[in-house]
Amino acid sequence: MTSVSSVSEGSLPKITELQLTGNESEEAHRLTLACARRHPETDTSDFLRFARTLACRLPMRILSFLEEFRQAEDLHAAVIHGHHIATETLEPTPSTWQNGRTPGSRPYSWLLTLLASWLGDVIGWQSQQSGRLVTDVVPSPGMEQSLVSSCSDRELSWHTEDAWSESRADYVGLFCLRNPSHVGTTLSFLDTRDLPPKILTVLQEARFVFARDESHTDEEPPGETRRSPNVPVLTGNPRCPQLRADRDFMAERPGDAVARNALRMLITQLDSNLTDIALAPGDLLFVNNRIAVHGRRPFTPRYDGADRWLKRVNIVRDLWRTQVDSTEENNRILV
Ligand SMILES: O=C(O)CCC(=O)C(=O)O
Ligand SMILES: [Fe+2]
Repeated sequence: MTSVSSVSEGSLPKITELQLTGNESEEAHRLTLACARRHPETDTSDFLRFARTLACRLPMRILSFLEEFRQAEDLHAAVIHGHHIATETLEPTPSTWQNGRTPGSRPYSWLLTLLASWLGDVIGWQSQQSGRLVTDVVPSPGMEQSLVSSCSDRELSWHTEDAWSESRADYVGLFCLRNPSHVGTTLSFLDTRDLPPKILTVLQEARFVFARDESHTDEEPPGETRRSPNVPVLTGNPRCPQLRADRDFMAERPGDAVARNALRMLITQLDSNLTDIALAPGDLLFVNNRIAVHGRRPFTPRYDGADRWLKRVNIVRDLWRTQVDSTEENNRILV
């Protein structure tokens, strides 16, 4: 069973949770298997055109739970517990994402895509896991200390997914297949009452830069990293601002000491509100990427086939917004 815990003195994020009954879990699983029989892959436009329509056949309690989450302005995450996992047919955890598309894990990619499509449209990045829409999060040899999701010994610092890009996701979906040592996915948020108005004003100004993280692996000219222009960290209605933050990949614009101080105060707040959600097999977490940041606690990888394994999707609410970055061939794959 998932546990949610705050490890610090800070405030807790708002998380909504749904526990499936055995019947609901079975119904969802049956629909998933029917999709898998009819469509060769989750990423095909044939399937994605119908994903939302097919999702209508999911149990009503799941659909209305997701719809409430979608409409809320203040919910940082939603967790659905109790999806059926056929452990007897699930292969050993692969040691690289390249080997993540196994027959036994495939049904959960379908399930994740169906549920995600009730929140929006799934998108992928050409430069990330070869443009796959459903990606795999597994610890990989040689990546233990890296700054990306295949790390293990090192904490994956909190971040807005793809904070560097205007086309970043509105939600990130994480479906847990294995998590033997109950490693926490972390979640944090900003309560604007915790920062002085002057600092909030600075954070609303275009005085910050975000670099693209190293999970994007396409060729870049030597010495050059793709980065955002100068942008604000907080946007939208000051009453409930949207947050864009990445502990490892953000900075103030060069020479701006006032912005540096505001960023330092923001980081302190986000650190102190950091909360752990230890996903159990069959749990699905949707993070609201507009108002929450997420990451992961460190753990010791085993590389014995029993390691932690998640399926992941990025979801946008409006494909028109991301169209500016999409490839010519596929409006769901961004460059
Ligand atoms: O492994 C986790 O729990 C989170 C990983 C993560 O941040 C991601 O895959 O985007
Ligand atoms: Fe992430």
